[in-house]
Amino acid sequence: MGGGGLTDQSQCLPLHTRALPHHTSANRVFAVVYLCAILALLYHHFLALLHTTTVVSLLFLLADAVLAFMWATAQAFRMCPTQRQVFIEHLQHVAKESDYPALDVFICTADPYKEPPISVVNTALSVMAYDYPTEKLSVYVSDDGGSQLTLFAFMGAARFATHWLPYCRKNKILERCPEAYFESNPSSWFPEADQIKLMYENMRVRVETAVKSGIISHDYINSKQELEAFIRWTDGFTSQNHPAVIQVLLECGKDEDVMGHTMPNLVYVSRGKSINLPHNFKAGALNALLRVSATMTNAPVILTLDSDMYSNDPQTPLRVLCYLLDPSMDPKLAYVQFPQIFYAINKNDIYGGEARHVFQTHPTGMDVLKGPIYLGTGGFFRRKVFFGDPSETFELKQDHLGSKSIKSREILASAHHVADCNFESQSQWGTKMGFRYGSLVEDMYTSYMLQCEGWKSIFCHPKRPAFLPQLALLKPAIINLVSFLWGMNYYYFHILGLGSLHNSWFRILHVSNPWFFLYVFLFLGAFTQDYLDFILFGGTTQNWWNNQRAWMIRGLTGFSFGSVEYLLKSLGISPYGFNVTSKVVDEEQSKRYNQGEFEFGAPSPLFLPLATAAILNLVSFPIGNHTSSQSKKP
Ligand SMILES: O=c1ccn([C@@H]2O[C@H](COP(=O)(O)OP(=O)(O)O[C@H]3O[C@H](CO)[C@@H](O)[C@H](O)[C@H]3O)[C@@H](O)[C@H]2O)c(=O)[nH]1
Ligand SMILES: [Mn+2]
Repeated sequence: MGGGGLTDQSQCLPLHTRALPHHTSANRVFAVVYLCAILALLYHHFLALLHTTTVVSLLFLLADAVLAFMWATAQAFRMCPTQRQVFIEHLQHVAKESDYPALDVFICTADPYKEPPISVVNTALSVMAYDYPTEKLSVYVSDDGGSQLTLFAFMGAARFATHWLPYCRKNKILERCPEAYFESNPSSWFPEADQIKLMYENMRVRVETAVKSGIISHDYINSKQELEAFIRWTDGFTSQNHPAVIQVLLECGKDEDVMGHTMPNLVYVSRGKSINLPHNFKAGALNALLRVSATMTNAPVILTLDSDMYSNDPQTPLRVLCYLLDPSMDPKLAYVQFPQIFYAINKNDIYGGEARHVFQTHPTGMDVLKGPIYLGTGGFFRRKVFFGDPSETFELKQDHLGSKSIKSREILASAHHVADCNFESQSQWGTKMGFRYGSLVEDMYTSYMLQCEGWKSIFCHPKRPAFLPQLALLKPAIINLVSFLWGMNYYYFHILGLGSLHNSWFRILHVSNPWFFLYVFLFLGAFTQDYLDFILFGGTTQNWWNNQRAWMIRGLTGFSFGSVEYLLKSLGISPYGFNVTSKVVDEEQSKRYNQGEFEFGAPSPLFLPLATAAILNLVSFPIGNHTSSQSKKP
């Protein structure tokens, strides 16, 4: 495993270790027992079918076969889960700070009204303040909304950062997202804290006022250069149709913080768009950033983040280096994925929004197989994985960058060129290169394609969450199914949509039937195992219960709607689209949420199947009881 390196000492000091959780063998044994029970059940159905073929017996066989298949796919997660640990303190034996690879961070935003610019600014500030050599750090913001408001917000952020970064460094602040830091009411308050807080509040109010009024006050624009940036928003400029806008807001080696230390690069990018050309949503935005960053910094390591996610641990890139710089590491390692962990979830997680299975349990189970899927955010990639399979020797060309300023006319010209909406026409972007197109879940699809090429990944799940995303309230959890299958793990995600089918079958069988007890075993066994899994990952009973409820609701609503939507799209009946989730917090709604109240306020067709099923269950319960008590009479 880990270790190896420059000095003799490093031979015995591992950079990382991995272990099998204790309960794995119990899970394996249980899987065998459970498999036998399923086989017995299918055999029973089969016999029944030979005896008398009715529609009901056929349906039973079909339903249980689907269930059995779902069960089998879910077992892949349980066979060899992995718990990893890294040792940042051993990194010094392997590499000097000056040998660390450069890191380009990509942050995506798409709509200033659904994704408040101040929250994107917080995302950026939290990573700009990473404990990483500043001259090796660059942050690129992709604005698919093509909004002056976002650019304006980032101009303020660039100025605030010159105070925030040295403040964090000097006082060794752990919480480097300003909003989270000031909200947490830090116990140790430093002398400059009040002043910094005031600066932050001023910036926040300015940005929020601008978003509300739609007017950008020129009083807060400091330089002629900044003012000129807005000239590009001409009359015909819309979010769907405009030329590329790239603005370097901070340049490493030129811009300094208030202590005289250099700042990291901060670049605003709004790729060119045309209503006549597909823009391929987030995957398209990320690919534009891949190319723009290549003309400026071309860092060998890339981190992608969504606008609702912030860094919660400044040492995260060092954790990643424990894998990337390990000389004995598999050269096929493509990316290191961190879980999505939500903050501000109410105590019992009433909507089951935490999605522990998807973001924590499953990636842990996939880790040693070929690695976890890419979760769309919180993934550190090697740049080269986007340009070929592991056997190809990709050379990261750095010489064209030379010592030229990223603000030089030459570099800006090539950056604008590669961000143009026509650049990808007739190219391999999205098919062989970059993030892959053709699926709305570009994350899962891209990692699936990369793993097909032979790349691998690692799941890094430190105790202190590396990143925290905001939970979108009332988000219909529509899962769009991708049309390719990848081993059992990917099968599992594909048939998630079928989950809606299975819940009702159990209720049809009579207690008098001895096979009923097999059902009881299968049913309770699965639930108990799921429950134990949940508790082992730190959940509570109440959370688990709410999760089960949410799973039922999603099966009937999001998953089945998603499956229908996918079908319509595949047949070309409905168009392909992506709705950006709104991250705007409604005070009233969030108050109700924190009190644990269910929200039924939003009108949605999703409630139709839900209400129907509830009524049907309500009605069939007394009827079922009535008929079974009648049938017991001689
Ligand atoms: O045309 C677009 C659409 C979206 N986005 C960005 O994509 C991110 C994710 O969008 P969001 O509306 O938050 O979607 P979610 O459903 O919450 O996203 C989940 O699912 C997506 C698709 O699988 C993943 O990309 C995300 O990382 C994952 O959090 C956001 O930062 C958006 O700004 C763009 O940049 N351009
Ligand atoms: Mn999101």
